[in-house]
Amino acid sequence: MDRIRIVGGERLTGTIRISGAKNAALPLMIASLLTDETLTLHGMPRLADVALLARILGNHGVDVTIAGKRAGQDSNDGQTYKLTAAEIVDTTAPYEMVARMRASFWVLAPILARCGEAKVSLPGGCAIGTRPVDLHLVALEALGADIELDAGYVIAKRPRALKGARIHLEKVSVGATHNALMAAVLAEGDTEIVNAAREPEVGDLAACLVAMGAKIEGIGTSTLQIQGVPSLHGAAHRVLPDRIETGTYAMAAAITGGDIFLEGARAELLQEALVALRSTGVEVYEEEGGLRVSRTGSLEAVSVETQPFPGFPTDLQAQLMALMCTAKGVSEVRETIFENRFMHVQELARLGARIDLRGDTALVHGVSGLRGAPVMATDLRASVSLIIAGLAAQGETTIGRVYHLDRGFDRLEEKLRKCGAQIDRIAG
Ligand SMILES: CC(=O)N[C@H]1[C@@H](OP(=O)(O)OP(=O)(O)OC[C@H]2O[C@@H](n3ccc(=O)[nH]c3=O)[C@H](O)[C@@H]2O)O[C@H](CO)[C@@H](O)[C@@H]1O
Ligand SMILES: C=C(OP(=O)(O)O)C(=O)O
Repeated sequence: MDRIRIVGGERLTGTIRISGAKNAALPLMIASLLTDETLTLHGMPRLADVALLARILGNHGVDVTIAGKRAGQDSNDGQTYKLTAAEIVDTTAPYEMVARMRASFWVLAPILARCGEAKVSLPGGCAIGTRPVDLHLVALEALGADIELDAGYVIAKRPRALKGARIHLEKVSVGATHNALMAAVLAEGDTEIVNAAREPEVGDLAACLVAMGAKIEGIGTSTLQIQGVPSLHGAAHRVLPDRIETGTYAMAAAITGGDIFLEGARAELLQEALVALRSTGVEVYEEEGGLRVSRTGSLEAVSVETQPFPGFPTDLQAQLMALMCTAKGVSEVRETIFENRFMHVQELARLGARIDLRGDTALVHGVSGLRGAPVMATDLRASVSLIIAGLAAQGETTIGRVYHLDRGFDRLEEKLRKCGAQIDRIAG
């Protein structure tokens, strides 16, 4: 299993080009199931999750062609995917595939809408909490689907057509909003999704669906109004820049007292994350074509609570915690989305961090410095928090189980190395 080795203490300077967002790319690829014409996606990130989803979609009959340089080749641009679901040949998404990536559960709605039935394994993904799917199923039932659970599979059937309805999502759920939206665009009549997730990746999916001929109002708000259409057509769409990758490299710049231009990053995608970063003393400026992040003064403690967008994102919680390890004072980090998203705490402690866990809250007592050590990645964002800490730690840090990292970070070592980090991958 590959490991990443970092020799910390280098100040990062330079430019990092932000890739397309994983959490937008995956639902966009799945949207290709909604039409028999070609969906072209530009600016796709080179990620293990994207490659795995391409295989899963291939099993359903989607023809996938990829243009652009592959991982490891020197290119700043993302890849272009052409996805054509001329015919859906298999309406089952098997356990072996779906268990490896939670997002693949979202094939449920488009396959159901288009083929009349779908059998999809209950999902897997990062071990950060129980991650139920009840809201997804309630939404599809509201549109007239008949749902059964059998041997770990969701079996959904629809009558002749799904029927538009009012769907009230009890809790803000990105995944349930994706599934509800993809079912509603092909339902007969009007649907209203109330308490929809406002995450930019939901907006990106909705914008792509509109380009494919869907009728959706209220994009970017918590009420989505959809007028169903009989069919969708092909379209071309560029994937949104990754706000989590943006926040992650912003924190890498900050912890090393560096100065990095994040090319392609957009401030409006960060919201509370930007507020939190600035209150730690980090300077963030909007410049032509991106954001500049630098730190010259001391790092100050900050308290955050994870919330749905525009709140502080759960996907940046681990990274902020790493940053706060060397801040002045005590930071309070409360996780409200997932009940088990603190696996990075014990690994950060190996690097010398002082963190007390009290239920859903971590109290991070800033220390004067971290020291390198061998650590283990436990999930996607936890693993990158160890990279951030390792960049600031004196001496060598090695991070095991980096396959978690490869799920969601496009050429991370290459990007950091270009800014002066001493980081490499040890194969084995
Ligand atoms: C709102 C939110 O921050 N969502 C995050 C969530 O999306 P993801 O789509 O994985 O999860 P949801 O947004 O659906 O979950 C949000 C909350 O709702 C609960 N829930 C969800 C579905 C359901 O049917 N029943 C239910 O109770 C979940 O347990 C969780 O507490 O994880 C992703 C990966 O880390 C992040 O990118 C998303 O930003
Ligand atoms: C945990 C994540 O992904 P997934 O929902 O696929 O597990 C993530 O994007 O941080």
